[in-house]
Amino acid sequence: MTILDTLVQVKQKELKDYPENVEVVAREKPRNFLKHLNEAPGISLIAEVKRASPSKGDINTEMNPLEQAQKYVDGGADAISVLTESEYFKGDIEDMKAISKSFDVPVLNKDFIIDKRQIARAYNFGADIILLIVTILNDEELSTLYDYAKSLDLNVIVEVHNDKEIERALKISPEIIGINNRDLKTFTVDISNTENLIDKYKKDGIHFIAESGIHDSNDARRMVDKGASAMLVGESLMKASNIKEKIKELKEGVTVES
Ligand SMILES: O=C(O)c1ccccc1NCC(=O)[C@H](O)[C@H](O)COP(=O)(O)O
Repeated sequence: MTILDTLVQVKQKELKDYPENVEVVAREKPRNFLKHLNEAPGISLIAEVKRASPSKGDINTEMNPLEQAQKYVDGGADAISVLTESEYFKGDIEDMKAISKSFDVPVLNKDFIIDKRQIARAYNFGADIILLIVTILNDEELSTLYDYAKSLDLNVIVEVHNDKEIERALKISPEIIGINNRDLKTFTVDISNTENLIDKYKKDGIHFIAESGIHDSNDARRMVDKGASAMLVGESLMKASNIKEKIKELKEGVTVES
């Protein structure tokens, strides 16, 4: 059994406590990250609030999520990802709610979504973007969840790791594909995964987001050179002593001393 199987089991267990239907509440229209990607010059940065992870254990459990998000916004992050899974990432959906209320940038609910009710909940807590991980969904589930999220005007990052998954993702004509450089079953991280998959599948009308394992200007430059529209960065921002400088390094390729 892989960690991903375990994470899905945790979600299945949580869903037993959900009502049969999660009604969506009235709220402001979600902020449009796709529009930002269509218009922004250069590479965009999704900065992640990530206390811990299955692969790294505790990363930064002392941080205050609102203060962390403030530093991301001040540094020029284009969106904020909040890991809300609690058992292995020590996340909390209340963090996302508070961040969504406090800042203007789009907010990604990073979790393991297998059911429509989680999307309704994400929407109700202020998410603007959700993530669907292809490998934990069958084709019908992927398509149904994608359409439901889009019907709520949420942006959807369809996350893949390999050729098989990207070919399944392409069947639903996604506007945003996240390429995870981390194999979520083995934890191996290799940023050439983004380079290889963009080389093979680059196509007008699709934004590619490079996810995981991006630590410095050299990594970021490789993602820019391949035409990634954005990168999703967690650990290196959570550990950075100067977040503003780290964001500058990643977005502008300016190396800074740590
Ligand atoms: O990060 C993990 O260990 C992990 C394990 C199992 C499933 C998902 C996992 N991470 C989710 C992510 O995709 C990352 O948080 C995100 O891409 C940022 O990665 P990084 O910059 O390497 O922290």
